Amino acid sequence: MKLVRVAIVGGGRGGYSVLRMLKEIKEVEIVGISDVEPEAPGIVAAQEEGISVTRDFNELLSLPDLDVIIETTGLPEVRDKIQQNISSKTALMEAKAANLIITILKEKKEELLEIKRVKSQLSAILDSVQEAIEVADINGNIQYVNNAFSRVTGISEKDRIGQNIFEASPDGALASVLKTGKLVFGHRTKVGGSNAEVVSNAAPINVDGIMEGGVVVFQHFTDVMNIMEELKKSTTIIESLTDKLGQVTTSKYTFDDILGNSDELKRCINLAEKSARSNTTVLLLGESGTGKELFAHAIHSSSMRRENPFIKVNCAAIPETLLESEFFGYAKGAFTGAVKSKIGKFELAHSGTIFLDEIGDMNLILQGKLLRVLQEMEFERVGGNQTIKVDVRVIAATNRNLRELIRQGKFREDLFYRLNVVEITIPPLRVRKEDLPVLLDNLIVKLNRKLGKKVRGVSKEAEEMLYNFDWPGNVRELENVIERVMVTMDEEIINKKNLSQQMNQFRISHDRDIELITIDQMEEMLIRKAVAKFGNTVEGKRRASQALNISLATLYNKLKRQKPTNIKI
Ligand SMILES: Nc1ncnc2c1ncn2[C@@H]1O[C@H](COP(=O)(O)OP(=O)(O)OP(=O)(O)O)[C@@H](O)[C@H]1O
Repeated sequence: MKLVRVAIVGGGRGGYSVLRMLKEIKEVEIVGISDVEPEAPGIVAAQEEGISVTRDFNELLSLPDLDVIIETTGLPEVRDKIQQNISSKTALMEAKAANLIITILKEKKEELLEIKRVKSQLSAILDSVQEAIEVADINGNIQYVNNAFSRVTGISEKDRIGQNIFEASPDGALASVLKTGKLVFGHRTKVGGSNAEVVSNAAPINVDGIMEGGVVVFQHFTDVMNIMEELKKSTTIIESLTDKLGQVTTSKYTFDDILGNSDELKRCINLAEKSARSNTTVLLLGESGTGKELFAHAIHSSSMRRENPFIKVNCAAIPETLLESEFFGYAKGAFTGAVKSKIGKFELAHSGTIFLDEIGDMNLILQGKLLRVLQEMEFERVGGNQTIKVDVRVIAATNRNLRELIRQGKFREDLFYRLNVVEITIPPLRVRKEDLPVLLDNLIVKLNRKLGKKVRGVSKEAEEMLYNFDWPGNVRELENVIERVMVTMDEEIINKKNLSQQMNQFRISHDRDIELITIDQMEEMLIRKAVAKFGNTVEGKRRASQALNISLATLYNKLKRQKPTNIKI
């Protein structure tokens, strides 16, 4: 490249600064500098740099091939003299103009350097991505391809750049975006000039709102399919984990929550505490509402498995047809509607405890399957062929007389003996009425908090009434009665009147004659009694309907027809 030959007139401060700035420009050659003063800073600096110096500026004018002469003295006579003698090929420039041009040139140079730096960073980034990238200008001239482009298509950079996209890949996403100016998503095509089948997205490149070209990003179709497959697998794992998380629970109660000072109850607690330390199967027997579930929670909470899941299965609440899949889960496609596999309760309870409530209500076929799991601790999901091994501690409970059920052929004897390693029979409340005060005190505290009341206790007469009642629904019934009483009363002490209002209507004494009432009244009374006994929950109503030997729907209809009371329907 031909250098621009420049001479400087004046070696003072102005000339010196022009000299310094010009020295930094590669494209310029300083051919001479003049000043009458040999000690002028510009002259001294020029000598150090090996640039020729002179006292007479006229000598500079005669230098061969001089392109520019810069006048820095500011003296009009000097400028006039130069103008008169300057060759037609040389341009005269004043110091101010020269400074301005030099500054602009320097800035441009820095900008160019910055662009170079960004360009090399960008190309390192674009070359490291997995997706192929191709850029074309508005006329379709291909200007850039990254490394992945050559990997995916097998076309080298030098063979592609310079080609026109409308000829190379006329049906591709990039040609489309250049024609329409619109974004393209998920365009499946073969890259022109190669056999690669790809899925691409393309977008226009706009500069200051004007479209100047386009960019396409694409991947091999098989890569996309592999990613989709991976995604599907991850989604299935996430779904099953979410499913599992939603179902896994841990125990809510400990032995501290079991209240009562009677010897009968203490014996039960003692036995349960001992069994909690081992891994043995426990069978909890006792009437409804005596606290069997409470005991199951407490045993788990005191066992080595306390940090692991506590899974409850109510064998009576699940329809027989679903019980097996509830227990063991099912494989995808096991039956119509099984669009994904499902984890069963035994698998959920792995390393923890499974609480099989109402075990006496399980059908014989499932009893056989349960026996196998208890013996071998392994099973297959419904419709699956993979054997799943688990480590689960079993606690079972029922209010039914299992021995009687065995006699009737409704319960497998071998299963009974499997479950009955430790048998704990929780006595009904009517045989341990000394537990009433502590249960009552605790209930009042709990209900005061729940209902925002300030009840302080029970009157002597009311206490007597509670003692004389035989509590067929046990502690659950006591809880229901006291809650109903506290909801309706305004006093601070529960008295006989409050209690009798709530208890009389549910009470049928076996010891006294029943006053004659209508059949409708009798039905209403029995329904209320059953709901009071089993609880005003869906599950309570379901069990009440079983006890009354009517369908759940009939029970709901009858409850709806009754006059409003404290029992919510
Ligand atoms: N000793 C007790 N101390 C404190 N609360 C108790 C006690 N026994 C039972 N309860 C309470 O009585 C209610 C019924 O108890 P739980 O559900 O454990 O009875 P269950 O014997 O499992 O009943 P079911 O056979 O109907 O399932 C629960 O609210 C429970 O907390």
